Amino acid sequence: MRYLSDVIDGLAFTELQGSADVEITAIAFDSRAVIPGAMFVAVKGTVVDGHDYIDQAIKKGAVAVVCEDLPAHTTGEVDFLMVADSAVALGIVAANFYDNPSAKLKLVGVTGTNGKTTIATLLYQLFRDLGYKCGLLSTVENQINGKVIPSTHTTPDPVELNSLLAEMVDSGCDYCFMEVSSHAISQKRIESLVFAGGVFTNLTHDHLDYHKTFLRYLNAKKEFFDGLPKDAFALTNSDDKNGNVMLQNTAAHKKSYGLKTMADYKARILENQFSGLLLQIDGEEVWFKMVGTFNAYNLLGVYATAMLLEQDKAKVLTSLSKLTGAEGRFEYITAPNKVVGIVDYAHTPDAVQNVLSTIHDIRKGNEKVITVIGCGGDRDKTKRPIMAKTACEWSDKVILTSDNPRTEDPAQIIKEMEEGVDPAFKRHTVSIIDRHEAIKTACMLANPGDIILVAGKGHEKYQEINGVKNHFDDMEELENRFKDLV
Ligand SMILES: CC(=O)N[C@H]1[C@@H](OP(=O)(O)OP(=O)(O)OC[C@H]2O[C@@H](n3ccc(=O)[nH]c3=O)[C@H](O)[C@@H]2O)O[C@H](CO)[C@@H](O)[C@@H]1O[C@H](C)C(=O)N[C@@H](C)C(=O)N[C@H](CCC(=O)O)C(=O)O
Ligand SMILES: Nc1ncnc2c1ncn2[C@@H]1O[C@H](COP(=O)(O)OP(=O)(O)OP(=O)(O)O)[C@@H](O)[C@H]1O
Ligand SMILES: N[C@H](CCC[C@H](N)C(=O)O)C(=O)O
Ligand SMILES: [Mg+2]
Repeated sequence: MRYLSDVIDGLAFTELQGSADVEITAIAFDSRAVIPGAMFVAVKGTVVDGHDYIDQAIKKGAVAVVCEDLPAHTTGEVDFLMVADSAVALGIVAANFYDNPSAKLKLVGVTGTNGKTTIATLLYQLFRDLGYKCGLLSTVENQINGKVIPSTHTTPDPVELNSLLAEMVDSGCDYCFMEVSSHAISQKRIESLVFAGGVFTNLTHDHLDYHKTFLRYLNAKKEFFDGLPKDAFALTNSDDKNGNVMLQNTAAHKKSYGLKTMADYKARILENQFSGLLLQIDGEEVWFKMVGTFNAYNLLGVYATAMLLEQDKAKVLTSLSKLTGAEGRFEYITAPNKVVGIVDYAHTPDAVQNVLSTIHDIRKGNEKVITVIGCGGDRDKTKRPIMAKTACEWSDKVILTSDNPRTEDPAQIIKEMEEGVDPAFKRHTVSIIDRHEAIKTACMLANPGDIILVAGKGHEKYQEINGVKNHFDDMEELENRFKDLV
């Protein structure tokens, strides 16, 4: 049983109305999810203001309300707590409600524009292979010792987050590896979590619709490291332009990894092929199943994290060499006529460039590269022409299509992508709104040996159009078409 006094432990409130130390049955930040006995936290959002739903929350049985502005008329039957920042308060009360589970295991957060899912998933797979009980919170899915719990966000809201961490603790987990998105940092979803370490991957163009400027995006990521405790480690990618900036104000132990610059953990690429990477990593030569330079960074980041968590070097390298990472990241199949299809979650300009340059590096001869690509609706519009431009620069043919249009007109999204296409390359591009038709066309255009990259949706099993998620799976589409390519 949890009482109000337990739940508000450590919460700085400026005013308290009502004094009943009532039992709290749940924490809710959405009035629609309130159950009798819940504490409702009114958060000012990007669309509406949670304060407008206080009455509704009370009608549904909320016994306590946390808010930034007290309603004009408060009822004496409900406790009201006024705070400076409800989002911060939500993090604190959610952690208290679940008895601060993050402090009872070793929690490692991974942040950066690209590579979070890959690194968090590899760490989870590695540590399970080393014999530990582990949890994973990621874009693809959440997992507790092999039990899959579907994920709706890269980083869950504070209530779900602490509830999942508590379940991990109850299941005996020693570690949890989680992705920390910039939205989550800005919205204080990770407030009051106790991290054993933080890992930075890289920072490139994304989410400017939300953060407005690159500097604000950078500062959101940096805030995660600024908040790490001094007994934690802060591991950065020293080859990234902003790698050192990230750790500028952290109290944690600073460590770095890199392929090019001075770093605590170093690696060198000896071979980069379709079958995998041969790395000289911390003095050892090891073959890995992961493909591409960007995965050399991911593997090195994982290795360095494992060393900072005091694992055995030989065991770590042996286990890591067998792992294939997350679903929908550089996954490939070969058709009977030797056309190669690659599904990759590249949905930023940098990721598109990385995956295509990797394809160029590892193809055997002059095989043509056909890229099928779209951009998500209701997301950063400024990356659309750049992603199209990058795709054209690195491909022989490009098919512009829909990603998740969400509430936007897919034809308009494609039009914005077309702005980035060099006039000289126009005759090598075609725009097909229907993603199914786009993939089919790529398969028809491909000659034996050619490589088709289907970018942007990776593991996603749906296409979101006007609030409806219709089944769609890039790999399934390729598999169905490839059967006929004989
Ligand atoms: C832009 C954004 O991030 N929005 C997130 C935010 O919602 P919001 O601020 O828009 O909320 P709102 O609709 O304005 O509502 C404000 C408050 O009123 C409450 N409310 C609302 C209606 C009602 O009837 N009653 C009620 O109480 C809401 O529950 C909320 O607390 O807070 C919600 C609760 O945590 C999130 O679900 C929601 O994620 C939306 C769905 C989303 O799509 N987010 C994406 C962009 C996102 O977070 N992505 C990152 C990954 C990005 C990356 O790849 O790096 C992620 O971590 O997943
Ligand atoms: N270290 C890296 N550097 C640059 N690009 C990368 C890196 N790792 C992966 N990528 C590219 O970015 C894509 C997304 O990778 P991943 O899912 O690991 O990133 P993420 O940070 O979790 O993305 P999201 O923000 O959507 O959760 C991959 O499919 C690949 O194309
Ligand atoms: N976490 C990313 C995922 C983008 C995936 C892409 N398929 C899209 O829908 O834009 C985001 O929310 O921006
Ligand atoms: Mg991710």
